[in-house]
Amino acid sequence: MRLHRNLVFTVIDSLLAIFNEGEYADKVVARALKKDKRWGSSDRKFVAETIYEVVRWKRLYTEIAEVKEPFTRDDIWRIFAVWAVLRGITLPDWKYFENTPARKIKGRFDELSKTRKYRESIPDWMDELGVKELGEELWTKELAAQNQQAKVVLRVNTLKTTKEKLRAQLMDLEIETEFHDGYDDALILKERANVFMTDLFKEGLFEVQDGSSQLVAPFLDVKPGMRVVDACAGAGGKTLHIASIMENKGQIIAMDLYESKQKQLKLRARRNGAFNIEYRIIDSTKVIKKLHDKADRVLIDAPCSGLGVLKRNPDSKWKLQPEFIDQIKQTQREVLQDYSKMVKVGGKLVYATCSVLPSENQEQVNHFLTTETGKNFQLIKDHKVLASESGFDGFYMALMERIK
Ligand SMILES: C[S@@+](CC[C@H](N)C(=O)[O-])C[C@H]1O[C@@H](n2cnc3c(N)ncnc32)[C@H](O)[C@@H]1O
Repeated sequence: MRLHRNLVFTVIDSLLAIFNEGEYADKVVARALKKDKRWGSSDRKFVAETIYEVVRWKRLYTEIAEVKEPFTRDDIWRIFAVWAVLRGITLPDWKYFENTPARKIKGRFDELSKTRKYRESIPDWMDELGVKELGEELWTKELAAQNQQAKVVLRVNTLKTTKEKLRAQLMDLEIETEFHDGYDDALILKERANVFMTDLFKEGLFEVQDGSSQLVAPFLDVKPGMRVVDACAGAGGKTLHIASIMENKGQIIAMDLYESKQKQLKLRARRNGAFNIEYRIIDSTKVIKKLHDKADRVLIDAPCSGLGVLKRNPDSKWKLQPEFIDQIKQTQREVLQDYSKMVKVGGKLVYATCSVLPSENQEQVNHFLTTETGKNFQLIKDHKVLASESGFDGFYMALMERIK
């Protein structure tokens, strides 16, 4: 691989913004990709993937490069040189790469790779938390799996097409996909491609949604004609899946705290041809109280640490703080208490997170079931998805029924 100056400069600027200015990697990458209209798909791929790679391996690379935060521009060049040497890329004779100690870099890589927190590149506190919650062996496997690049998974919008038809149409565009047992609406790309640019996407024939996330709507056991509340709908990944399972029959009430997310959901719903969604912003307790005992199904796709989706969001390794996890657990308790009251007797509730930590998952559910509100429910089943076992994101989902 030959390094091109303007692509590498874009990567360096982007890394400075992410590491020093605290900007989010996805936003920075989106901005970087708009920089030069002449870039072809392999240029764009280089920019996006290199930024994500360096963000993913930040701790390992900075230890090897012997640089410390806040980074200077020269430090970022040294980190980049580590990435290039470890990828086996021949460094061009640019001044930034003068005196790059390639052999020393490889030696330090071998040495540091003996220690998990460097090899897997995570902060000490996160490594300790993972071991405490999952045990040494499982955490080691899980972390390695969550450091792999995520697959691109499509969810076929069955309101508009079928899996077979869409697969054939994608094939015409030379995008090869495969089915996966147990994931009824999923098509998995054999090679990464920018599917958002296709007309098929613009026509609403599919959404991009990880395999584990696609398990949640079927787990909720929704049927056409039901009244379903998606209490933490966000931009609506799962709302849209629920809508397609319900064949646009019945009522979905999509809620969130934030209007900006709901706006995205509205756009997506229009594209998907999902017409049975009503929208509510949770700006007072009244919004919830009005629906007490009224829903056949309630989904609480709770805010969480995201320690199941590091593949997709490697910069959360650096942005997440232990205090945030404590706070979010409190929120999880509250939303379980408050939103479960919308389920009617005989109705069902799913509590889900994209975390692998038992303290955000089964322990929250077990605690809920001991409370006054929770005593009205019984656990039907739960499903703990580890990235190391499924190949998709780490997830948790529990199905409960309101019995009184
Ligand atoms: C895991 S995300 C939801 C993802 C979304 N369901 C999807 O499938 O695309 C959690 C959502 O909960 C929302 N949230 C946070 N605190 C909340 C609360 N107290 N009540 C309702 N929603 C909340 C966040 O804004 C966020 O959109």
